[in-house]
Amino acid sequence: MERIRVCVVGATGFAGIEVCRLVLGHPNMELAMATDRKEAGTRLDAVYPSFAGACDLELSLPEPDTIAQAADVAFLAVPHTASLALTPELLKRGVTVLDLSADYRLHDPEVYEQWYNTPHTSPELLSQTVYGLPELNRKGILALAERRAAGQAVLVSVPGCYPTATALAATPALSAGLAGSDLVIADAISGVSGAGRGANARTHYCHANESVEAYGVAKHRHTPEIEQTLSEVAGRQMNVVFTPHLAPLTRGLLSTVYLEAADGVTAEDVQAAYEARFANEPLVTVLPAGSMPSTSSVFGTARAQVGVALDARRRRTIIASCAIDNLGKGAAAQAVQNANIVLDLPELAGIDMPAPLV
Ligand SMILES: NC(=O)C1=CN([C@@H]2O[C@H](COP(=O)(O)OP(=O)(O)OC[C@H]3O[C@@H](n4cnc5c(N)ncnc54)[C@H](OP(=O)(O)O)[C@@H]3O)[C@@H](O)[C@H]2O)C=CC1
Ligand SMILES: CC(=O)N[C@@H](CCC(=O)OP(=O)(O)O)C(=O)O
Repeated sequence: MERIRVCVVGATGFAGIEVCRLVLGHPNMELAMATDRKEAGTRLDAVYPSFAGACDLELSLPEPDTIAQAADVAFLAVPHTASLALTPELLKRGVTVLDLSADYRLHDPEVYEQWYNTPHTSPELLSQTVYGLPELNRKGILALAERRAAGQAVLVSVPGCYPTATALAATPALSAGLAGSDLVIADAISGVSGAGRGANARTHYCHANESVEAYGVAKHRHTPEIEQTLSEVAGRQMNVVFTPHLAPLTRGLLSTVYLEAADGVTAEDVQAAYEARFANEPLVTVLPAGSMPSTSSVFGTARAQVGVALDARRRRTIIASCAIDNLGKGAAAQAVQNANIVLDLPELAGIDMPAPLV
């Protein structure tokens, strides 16, 4: 079978280089093009020496015509609003787009404008895209595969890292009707690569090392994305209080959610609901009762591990924790998982490895 030609836009970014790494090891894909504006003309392995011997590509400018000539599929690992400019240009040239930015995740363009402080310039695409969390939305992604098989370029909006882990942690409780209120509290911790390659005062080693801090408190832009997803799962408006934290890890993300338990819910009910919900999801492991996940167990992978408990002392509370790799299931590996589905390839092709020892 001929390899599918792939372009990674934003290839020198942390999410982009992880997509490149996965595509280079993918049995059905070929890394045909990698773009970067600042480093155009430089070899990718000059920016990332670990790619020496594995990739001799020279970085190109992200020009839609050039991308469309070189590739059938484009992963956009670029900041939000950058994708707004590129995506319509690539789709109309017949290129299928996996967008890792937030630009097409929110169904309501007004909510996007409110949280991203910029008007949405291609709202007509929002009804054509699908939110690419396969464990929640595989049917919608498969529908895109049918449209692509019929010759149409399609767009998958790949979820953010925090929304991915938080949705996987909360979904079984909500879909099983175990939550007694509309409030979900989510506390999450991310490694520094979540902030991207451009270090700043918050993410510079000397500030991030040996320190943990909450940020974006009561205003993080992932709040509406998480609320949108959990409300769809619950079938009613859910209200989310989301607090991210930065930890001195290169990569790794843990999201712990708290939901008031409905009357009569037992610890056994909760464990059974989580195990049943993800029983047929090879990338999601529900740990045995009493166990909680660690980010090292999913480092560098597309995998997620979930642990759940019931605190029955006073305000009976379901507590669930999900560990992912922010660049893996939180970004690049999930993007490849979506691409596999849309391209009618085995869903885990190129991404089913377990974590290495960190
Ligand atoms: N880091 C993470 O853990 C996660 C990131 N994401 C999302 O993935 C995307 C990339 O994130 P990340 O890799 O961390 O970011 P980085 O800042 O590390 O990389 C961004 C990349 O995009 C390129 N770029 C920037 N602006 C443009 C533009 N206008 N047109 C084309 N290319 C552009 C940059 O290179 P140059 O400017 O030279 O072209 C760079 O290669 C973001 O939307 C982010 O929110 C999603 C989930 C997790
Ligand atoms: C540690 C850190 O800074 N993390 C980033 C999350 C990156 C991400 O997932 O952003 P997208 O929604 O654009 O994909 C943040 O909090 O903004």
